[in-house]
Amino acid sequence: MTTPPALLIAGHGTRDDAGAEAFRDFVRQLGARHPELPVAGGFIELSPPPLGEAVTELVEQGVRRFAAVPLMLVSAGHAKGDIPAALAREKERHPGISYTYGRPLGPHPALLNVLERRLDEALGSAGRTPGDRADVTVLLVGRGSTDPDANAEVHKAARLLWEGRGYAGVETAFVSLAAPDVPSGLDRCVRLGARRIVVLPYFLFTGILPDRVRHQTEGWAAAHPEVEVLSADVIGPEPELLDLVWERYEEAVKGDLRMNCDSCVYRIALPGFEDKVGMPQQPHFHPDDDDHHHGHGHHHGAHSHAH
Ligand SMILES: C[C@@]1(CC(=O)O)c2cc3[nH]c(cc4nc(cc5[nH]c(cc(n2)[C@H]1CCC(=O)O)[C@@](C)(CC(=O)O)[C@@H]5CCC(=O)O)C(CC(=O)O)=C4CCC(=O)O)c(CCC(=O)O)c3CC(=O)O
Ligand SMILES: [Co+2]
Repeated sequence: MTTPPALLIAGHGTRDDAGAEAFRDFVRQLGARHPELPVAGGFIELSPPPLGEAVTELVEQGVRRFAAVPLMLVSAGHAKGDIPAALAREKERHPGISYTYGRPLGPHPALLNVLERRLDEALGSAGRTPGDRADVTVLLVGRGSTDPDANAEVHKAARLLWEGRGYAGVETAFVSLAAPDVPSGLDRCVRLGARRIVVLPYFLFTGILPDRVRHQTEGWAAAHPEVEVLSADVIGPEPELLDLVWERYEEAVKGDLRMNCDSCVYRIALPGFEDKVGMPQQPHFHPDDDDHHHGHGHHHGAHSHAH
């Protein structure tokens, strides 16, 4: 009998302790669900443990083969560049290991179902009937990226969330790095005739950025008392998310990878992004990586971000 490859989860990392703990707890839940294989998780930046430490943890348990799944909603810089580069570095550090790499999570129907539940919770008794939903405009707020394809994935999620669910509309906004921002997104909803808006964060766990979404929403709502504005919760460590990670693991193990590279900025010359075609990918420096020297916080020695 051959043992199945271990599962390595790559998370983003956050200065928000509750957000980091939510990830670590999620990894523990995955491990408890799958006692037949070693499961470990690490972050690419900001929070302990770094991804490299999680790989070492697996290697110390005797693991030689693993499948890595990025706990990311979209295919942007982290999933396309930093994580693959970090894994390549770990392979050099631990000769003899091999791995396959899974794809990001969204927009998957399982996630859309959780988002719908978050909307129902935010609306409470005001969202029970199809008639209520016809009154509701949703503003789905993504993280935003300098990668146009990643931003388009958020639009795709918004469109899929709208299809067949009866909301007046599902509009899109981004926390930073992409337009429109949250206040502009809310303005756009109003121009489309919205009277009741639910701001729905397209984020996995609590953190600095989802807090910012809520804060900006409350600020905008205070300035627009004529519009009813509600805030919904993040996706969170739901059973659907555990199932979805497992699906990505199995895809990665079986080699049945359905990565959508059609409009990848690193493969196709998109207008204004021609310089990215063929660009080499480099790992993100994690402050806790032992071969990297920083006195403080979040630093990006490995690449420059054009903001
Ligand atoms: C608060 C902050 C950290 C801080 O400095 O404290 C933070 C926090 C978080 N980001 C998260 C997610 C993503 N971050 C990116 C990308 C970038 N994020 C960056 C900065 C910051 N990110 C700081 C705020 C700076 C600001 O004000 O804008 C950039 C600029 C620099 C860098 O990280 O290299 C880089 C731009 C790359 C570019 O140029 O395009 C992508 C897209 C991608 O993959 O590239 C995803 C989606 C991943 C997915 O797909 O899910 C999550 C998890 C959310 C969740 O749970 O879902 C948290 C946690 C939280 O919110 O706390
Ligand atoms: Co970073």
